[in-house]
Amino acid sequence: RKASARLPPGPRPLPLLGNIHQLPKDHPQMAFAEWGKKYGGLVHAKIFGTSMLIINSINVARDLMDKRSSIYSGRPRFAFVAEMLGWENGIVVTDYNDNWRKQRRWMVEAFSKTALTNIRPILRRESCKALSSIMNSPQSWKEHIARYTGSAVLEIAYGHQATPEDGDFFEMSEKATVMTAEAGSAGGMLVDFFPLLKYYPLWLPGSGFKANALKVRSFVRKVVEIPFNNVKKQMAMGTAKPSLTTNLLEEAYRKGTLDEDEGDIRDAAAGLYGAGTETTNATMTTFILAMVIHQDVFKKVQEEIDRVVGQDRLPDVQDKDSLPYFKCVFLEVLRYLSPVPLGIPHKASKEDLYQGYLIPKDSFILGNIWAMAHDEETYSQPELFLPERFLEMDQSDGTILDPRTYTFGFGRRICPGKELAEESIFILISRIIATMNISRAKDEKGRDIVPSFDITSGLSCHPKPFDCVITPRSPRAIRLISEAALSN
Ligand code: HEM
Repeated sequence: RKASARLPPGPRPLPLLGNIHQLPKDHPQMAFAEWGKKYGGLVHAKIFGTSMLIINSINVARDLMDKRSSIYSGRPRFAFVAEMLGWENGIVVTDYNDNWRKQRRWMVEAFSKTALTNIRPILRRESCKALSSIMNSPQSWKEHIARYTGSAVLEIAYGHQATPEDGDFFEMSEKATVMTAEAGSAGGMLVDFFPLLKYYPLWLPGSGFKANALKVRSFVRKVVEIPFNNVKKQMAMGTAKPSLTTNLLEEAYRKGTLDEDEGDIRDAAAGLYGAGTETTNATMTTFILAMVIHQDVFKKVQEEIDRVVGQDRLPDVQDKDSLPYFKCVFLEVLRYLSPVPLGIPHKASKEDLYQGYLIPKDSFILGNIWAMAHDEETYSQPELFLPERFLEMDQSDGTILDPRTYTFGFGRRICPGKELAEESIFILISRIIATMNISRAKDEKGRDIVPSFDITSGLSCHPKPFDCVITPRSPRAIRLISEAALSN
């Protein structure tokens, strides 16, 4: 059957180059979704000599990446992000092998239910700091949100409790992660498919991608090495605080595997920073943007928090299940943005046959999460931001697809930080909404500025800068924030 099988349908390739001329520079997820309308849930394209399979349908994604996960859990060679930008050997880019299995086990333990209980106090404390910073300098709200996420991941990974002196480190890591996310667009994809481009001379025209990669690389290497080396020094002096890194280094020392594991521990910890911060920040920034655009939704979700939590304390994890409308807004934010729109590519580690089509060995497999989130058959009027669509989800027992079932990827590679992401977003955003008013900025004539939903393009996406006004909603809220900041 394999001999007679055809490749899945897709746009016609040119000899040698394949479909490279049809690869859009920006927001490829949207163009790939259009291909899906023409060719179906599984689209084949060729980039140079390599097959790229774009999965636009949730059912195909489940059939291949969930049900046949022994074939579809590998990663292709990431010549751009791993080799050029310097995110080498970490769990995110490692192929499906023993090294990945080891790092994956570390991650699953790091974000188990028990571990999350230990992480909660960090999120509570850092969210109070963030609220206080937003209250004092609301124009920098985005930086305060990013600092919240960065501080939490830094403490989980390295046990380091962030101080104002860490500003330079955060700025550098923010640059490393944001630039990585943006750099992973079309140019990066080309290097992955044609790794020889790595050697493209800097003096030739069109070498901008390489110059940019070298700049990002210097930041990435510092983000990978500085906090890890600090932990090692602190361990030697006996002053290290417990963290993922100290636990793993101690375990490796006990087992006598320190030499072989040390590099993996360093890269796995750094991978958390790379994978966990930009995605979570993008979701929280989109939440704020959605509240600015849809002021009626903001009022409704604030009323719900007032009703359930009151105004004398901050919302906390135990309130999550009592806030069904907040949950709907969160799900709609995830769906609308799709923070990692094309997922992280998987690889077919051997030739396969699916619905009569041939899937060549070593094909790049892209799960088009954005297309699944914007599929008209799954969600009516997917172009509209309508949190109410998910009220139905609970009532009709799953007839509306929960975006959490695909936004975090598929199969054995599914995001290990998804519960942490959801919890950290809940804690900070619910607390902002409980204590602040989020409103529209005014133009010079006093009219509302309604921002549009413009997002960046890349491996992970976030909203482009927009105007808004965030202010404490009452003297009572100011008191609550100040007391919470002092007691944490
Ligand atoms: C809203 C926030 C987040 C989103 C949308 C997101 C999404 C994703 C996606 C789509 C993947 C690829 C899965 C696949 O290959 O099928 C992934 C992988 C990963 N994520 Fe997340 N993520 C988020 C937050 C986090 C957080 C907070 C952490 C940890 C601090 C994290 C750690 C990871 C790691 C380590 C991987 C690689 C897993 C592997 O290759 O085995 N993520 N994430």
